[in-house]
Amino acid sequence: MLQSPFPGPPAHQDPGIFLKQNQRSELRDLMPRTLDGQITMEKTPSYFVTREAPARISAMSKDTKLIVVVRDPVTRAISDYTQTLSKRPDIPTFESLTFRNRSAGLIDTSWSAAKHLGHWLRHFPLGQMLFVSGERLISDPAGELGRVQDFLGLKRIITDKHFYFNKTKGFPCLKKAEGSSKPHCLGKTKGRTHPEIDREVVQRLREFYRPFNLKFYQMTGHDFGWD
Ligand SMILES: Nc1ncnc2c1ncn2[C@@H]1O[C@H](COP(=O)(O)OS(=O)(=O)O)[C@@H](OP(=O)(O)O)[C@H]1O
Repeated sequence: MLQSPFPGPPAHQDPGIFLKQNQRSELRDLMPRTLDGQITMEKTPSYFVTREAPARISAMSKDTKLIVVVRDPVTRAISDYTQTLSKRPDIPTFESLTFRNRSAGLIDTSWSAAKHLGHWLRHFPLGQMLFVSGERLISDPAGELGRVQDFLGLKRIITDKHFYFNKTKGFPCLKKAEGSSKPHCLGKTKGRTHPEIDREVVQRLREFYRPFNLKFYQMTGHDFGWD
């Protein structure tokens, strides 16, 4: 799942490593050991915005490498809204949810990427974190996965030749799924059509996020080109 740098409250909390002590030891017993030459990976989008996550993950292993997939916060917000709308068609419009009080022009500022990243940087050096661009995962999946493979110290096995662009879906797909000779695209929930949002609202959101984006670029040392 792609994690927005400026997500709202996570739609679903994955318990992940946030387990009680006895559950943790059960999990340890259930999890196969990582053998030499193997890498254990775990993905939970809500970790990025969970206050306790950096300290707990660092206590588990200081050497953990962290990969964060980020995306233009405005598109991310609309994508999140689209997902909620698909489950609860009766929710208010994006426009009315965006502003706490639209006439006063107040935007919900209770979260920001820079703030969350700051929490992580107290426990992990920046070099142990990789920020993957959600936009480039679509426009250049092999390039972005090349960065991931380098970051993990892996040989670049996944390259351009593994992908083709499916115009109908608007997404890259794998030419062959693992263990199969058939192409494989992401599921139905990826690449859903977003609702049309009032241009003025989008514009105001863009203006709102600009300074946060710049701060995020500075902190990560990477311009994601959202502005
Ligand atoms: N691999 C990959 N590459 C590019 N983009 C991706 C990828 N995986 C997920 N996405 C996009 O992320 C948005 C949220 O998807 P999620 O995976 O969180 O959906 S879900 O919560 O699991 O239903 C959703 O964005 P939109 O489709 O624009 O709404 C997904 O399409």
